[in-house]
Amino acid sequence: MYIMVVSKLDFGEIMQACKASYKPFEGTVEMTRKPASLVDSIAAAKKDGRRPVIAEIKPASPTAGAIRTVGDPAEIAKEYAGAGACGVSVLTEPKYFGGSLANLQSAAGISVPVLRKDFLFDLSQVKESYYYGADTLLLISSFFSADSLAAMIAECRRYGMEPLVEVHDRDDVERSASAGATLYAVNNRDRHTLKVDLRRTRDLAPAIDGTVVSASGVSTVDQLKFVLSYSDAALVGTALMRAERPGSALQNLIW
Ligand SMILES: O=P(O)(O)OC[C@@H](O)[C@@H](O)c1c[nH]c2ccccc12
Repeated sequence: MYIMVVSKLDFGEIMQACKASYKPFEGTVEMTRKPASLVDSIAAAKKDGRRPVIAEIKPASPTAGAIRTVGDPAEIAKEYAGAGACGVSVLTEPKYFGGSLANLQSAAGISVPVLRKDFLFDLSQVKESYYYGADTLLLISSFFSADSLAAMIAECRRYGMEPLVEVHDRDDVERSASAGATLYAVNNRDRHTLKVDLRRTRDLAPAIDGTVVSASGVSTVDQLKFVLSYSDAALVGTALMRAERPGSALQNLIW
């Protein structure tokens, strides 16, 4: 008798799909733009009494399905910046998150750093991110060896970007540290079950030497205060994208 295991969608499967549909970026890039620093922007927010929040443009997700139709990403990005965001994160993964490089390009160039959020794995995607206006990008630590992560980080720095390295457990933290990461995202969402637990920030942040962003699952001021008592900034997506007015919802969180 065979028992059939129905596979659940997890980060590994999303990455596999991204690799399968990958087309290497072949554009030419002149390195004339100096990306803005997310770390500096987090520090500036703290200094003038804003809760440091990176606000995300996320049209859909594997757990929530369709979240919001993003007509004009530039408009939302400006709203976020105007509300006091210390950064704007833009999903570019199309299949599961409804994102695009066009969204990134349209949101880029605002007054705060813009983060490219995707399942990246290839060195050429660093250049691509720079080309489309990103100030920095997300690297999910568990998909890399220490060596390949170090190579990605070095490539980011060549473009003047300090990548946000996502960690889920202590192994990730160790591997990322030995690869030289300085800016970390603790994802409160489990990469296998996709369930959120904010206590992950509490448990993992003390093991990290660097700037820590707590990502996922924050929707109330109390939750934000909880994660910020262990981290330097929080990354909020769904709660803002679901709000009637994302900018006002963000303002209520920040001040
Ligand atoms: O919508 P939320 O729960 O506020 O989460 C935002 C962000 O943390 C989440 O989009 C995210 C964190 N790490 C990722 C990696 C890939 C794609 C998406 C993510």
